Order: sequence, then structure tokens, then C-alpha cells
Amino acid sequence: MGDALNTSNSDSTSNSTAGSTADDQLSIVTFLNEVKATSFEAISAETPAQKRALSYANTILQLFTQVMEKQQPADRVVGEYFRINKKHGSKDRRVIRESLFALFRWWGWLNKFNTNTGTNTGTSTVNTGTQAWFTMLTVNARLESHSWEPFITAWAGFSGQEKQLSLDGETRLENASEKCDWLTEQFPAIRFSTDELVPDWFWQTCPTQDAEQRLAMVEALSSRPPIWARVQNIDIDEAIDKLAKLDITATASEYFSDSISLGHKSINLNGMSLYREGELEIQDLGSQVVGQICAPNPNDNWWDTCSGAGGKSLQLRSLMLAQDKQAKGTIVASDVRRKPLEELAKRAKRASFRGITASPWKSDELPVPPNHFDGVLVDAPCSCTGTWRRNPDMRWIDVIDSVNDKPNLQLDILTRSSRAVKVGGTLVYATCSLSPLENEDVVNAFLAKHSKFELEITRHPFTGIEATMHTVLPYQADTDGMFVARMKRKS
Ligand SMILES: C[S@@+](CC[C@H](N)C(=O)[O-])C[C@H]1O[C@@H](n2cnc3c(N)ncnc32)[C@H](O)[C@@H]1O
Repeated sequence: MGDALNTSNSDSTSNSTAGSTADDQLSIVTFLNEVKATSFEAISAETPAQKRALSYANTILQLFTQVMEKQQPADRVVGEYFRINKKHGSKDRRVIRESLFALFRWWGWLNKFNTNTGTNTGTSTVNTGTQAWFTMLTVNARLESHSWEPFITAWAGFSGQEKQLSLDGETRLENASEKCDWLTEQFPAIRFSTDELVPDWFWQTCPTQDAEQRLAMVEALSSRPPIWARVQNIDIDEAIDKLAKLDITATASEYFSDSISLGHKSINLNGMSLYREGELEIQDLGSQVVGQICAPNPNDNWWDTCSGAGGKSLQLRSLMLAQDKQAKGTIVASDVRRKPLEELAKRAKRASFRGITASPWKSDELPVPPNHFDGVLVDAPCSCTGTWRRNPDMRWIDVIDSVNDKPNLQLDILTRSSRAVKVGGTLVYATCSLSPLENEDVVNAFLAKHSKFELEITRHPFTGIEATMHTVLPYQADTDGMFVARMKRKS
């Protein structure tokens, strides 16, 4: 779940953006391997803070390299590292984890200190990969206003920078624009722009309407959303009171009566009875829009065709029960992967939800009866660009093909799944992509061949706009990005 949640369980003047192409990725990996090869042992660390700063820098480098080189998700890499290396206390974990995720958040800028690109920092020449790495760590910590000053001072010292990247202790750089201005002041020889915080291909595949929207998009994608959750089987005020007793300040969302923000601090879900007893499920508010647009009736039969671990199946059932405690509606959850379906079974049990059954896809044949369901939800596999706020590494390990490869599969799944909708029934198509290629284009291609389906007008819950297709943009309500369109089978 990216960097918000701990579930316990170019040269200096070029416009190119870090990681935009396979060549850029190769240059980054070469740089990281050079740093690795240059032993940190030559660095003289005398004080305990310097020794710890050096050790953190080494660990962060290993983890960062593993993500970039093996293209493995950062949350999995860091989770596995802490599982094996039990020696780290909570402070160590915080410094390592937060620094690692922040490196990805600001990599579009930090990569400019990559010695493979021959950068001159304007204050002193960064002449070794190792010094460049320490410059990156120092700038990274300043951009995030991290409070571990002794380690930042040590990193700045190891970087060979003549000045220690000033930022008086009281000042916080609030957003990407302020951070960009500050960087430009610190390194006047290097050109920084907010657009570089995402790879070039993002702008090609996820176009924005104007400069204002483009900036809002970058600001959102380079900040962290709160942890959003949904309450079920319990009144929201009671849930907020129970959370307050655990020192968690939760706030009800202004949009849906069952959604709640748990703030930005890491939380230990398994330590919360509310979670263990199925009264709270983590689900981004943007994702919750999908269930709300499905708007199931209490006695409907729904099929969640790409259910994963069933976040939306649970939401559908909860929405049925919120209307009628005796709701007889059912949900069949399907996926090509079996493990997430097992996880769904556990989640449904925790919530004492009856009426949810699993039926995995075993081939292209429908795993459910045709023409049967009041509603079919296709939450299709996608590039996940809408979730980059939580997984800032994904923007640098994915390439443009992660968008371009998906529409054929998405159209195929939507087409096959549509056969299960009964006459008069509902078909909902959703993704967590911000690209029209995976969204509007897929829906339009489907409708062009399936005239018995028509789009319905629905209301965007955050903007109030009535339309047939909605993209939930991350800055509208501090959420992940999502796309959703609702169709009806006419005949
Ligand atoms: C966006 S995720 C679903 C998230 C889930 N609905 C939720 O709310 O947590 C897409 C899911 O589609 C599944 N998938 C991939 N290819 C598929 C296919 N050909 N047919 C059905 N599901 C597929 C993936 O395993 C993944 O779990």
C-alpha cells in the first residue's frame, strides 16, 4: 500500500526526465552500481551520528538499487528487508523507509546529481558517485523537511558540498512549486521544473487541459494522500470515538457517509479491534467512488469480475446492508489469481458478510452464468498511474508500455464480462489509470461493437459534474486517481 500505511503485517540544462526511457533507466542503474562499487569504507565517520548516517545511506542505496534494477515495488522490497533484518529499531525503520520513498518522489530532480550525466552542482563539482549519492540524500531530506538533523548534517558533510543546503529549521517547503524554487536557489546552475517529477511519457499518455491542471496534477502526485478507510457494520461517529481512544485522529469524509480519513501517520491495523472485527476496511476514497457509482440495490446480484482481494466486493455488500440490514443481495468475486480471493474470504468473514462467493477465472470462458446479473463491475487491470501518490517508485520503474499494453486486454475482459449482464442490468467499467487510452477509449471501443449497451449519466461525487464518464483526479479530494463509467444493457 505504498508509503502511507504500515500495516505491520541530464545533464544540468537538459529537459529530459529521469527514467523516461529504458536508456535513462540503464544510466541510473549504472550510476547506482558505481556508487555501490565505490566502498563507503573510505569515508571517515567519527561521531555516532555520522556512523549511523553512513549505515543508513548504505541500506537506502541497497534498497533503492534493488527497486530500480529489478523493477520490484518499493513497499515489497522494504517490507522483505525489515522482515529479514530484525536489528532495526523503529527510528531506523522510519529514516530508511521515509528516505527511500522520498527519493522516488523527488527522483526527477535528484537524478540531476547523477554523475553519469556530468552534473555540476553549482556549488562544488560532485566528482564521485558516492558524493553524488550523499548530495541526493541531503537534498531529499531537506525537500521533505525531515527532522533527523544530525544525520542530514552528516550526509551533507560526506557529500563534499561547500554549504549545507540551507533551510532554516522553522521553514517548511509546502508544495512542489516551493520546493522547485528552493532547489533553483541552492543550485543555480541546474534547471529544475515541476513537470520533471513524473516521466515524460506520463504527459503523453495522461494529458492535462492546461498549465494550471498540469501543476495541480504534479502537486498531487508528489504529495501523500491520507489513509482513507470505510466503516461497515458500525456508525461512523462510534468508529471515530473508538479510534480516538487509540490516539488516532479520524475525520469523516464530506462525500460518503461511511468513509473516513485516518490521517497521514503510519498505523498498525492489526493492533486495532475495529479492523480485526471487520468494522473498518482500508480503501482509498477515489476507489470508493466506484462502489458508489455501482449503487447496488439491497437484493441485487452483482459480479465483481476483477475482484483482487475484494475491496470493492466488500464495499458493494456494505452498501447493500446500509440500505437494508436484511439485504439478500449477493456478490460473486472472480480473479485470475487465487491468492487474493482467499484474502477476500478472510475479509468477508471478519465482517460477517454473507452472500460473497468466489469463482476464479480458469479460462476465457465465463466462470458465472451468462445474462444473469443485475450488475457487473469490471475493475480492470491497468497501468495504475492514479496510484502513483502512494507508490512513487512506480513512475520510475514503469515505462510507456505499461499504458500502451493494456487497452487490448481491458477491452477483452470488458467484452467477455458484459455477457453476464441481464437485460436491464448495469455494467460498470473502472480503472485506477489516468490515461484516456485505458479509459474512455476502451469504453468507446466496447460500445462501438455492443449496441445493446448504452452509457448512463452519473454524478461525479467530488465535482458535482453530471456526465457519462468520470476521471477522479487526485487533487479533487486528496485521493488516488480513478476512472469510472456506468452502462446499462437495453436489450
Ligand atoms: C485493479 S485490480 C482489482 C482491484 C480490486 N477490484 C479491488 O478493489 O481491490 C485488477 C485485478 O484484475 C485481475 N486480472 C488480471 N487479468 C485478468 C483477467 N484476464 N481476468 C480477470 N481478472 C484479471 C488482477 O489479478 C487484479 O487483481
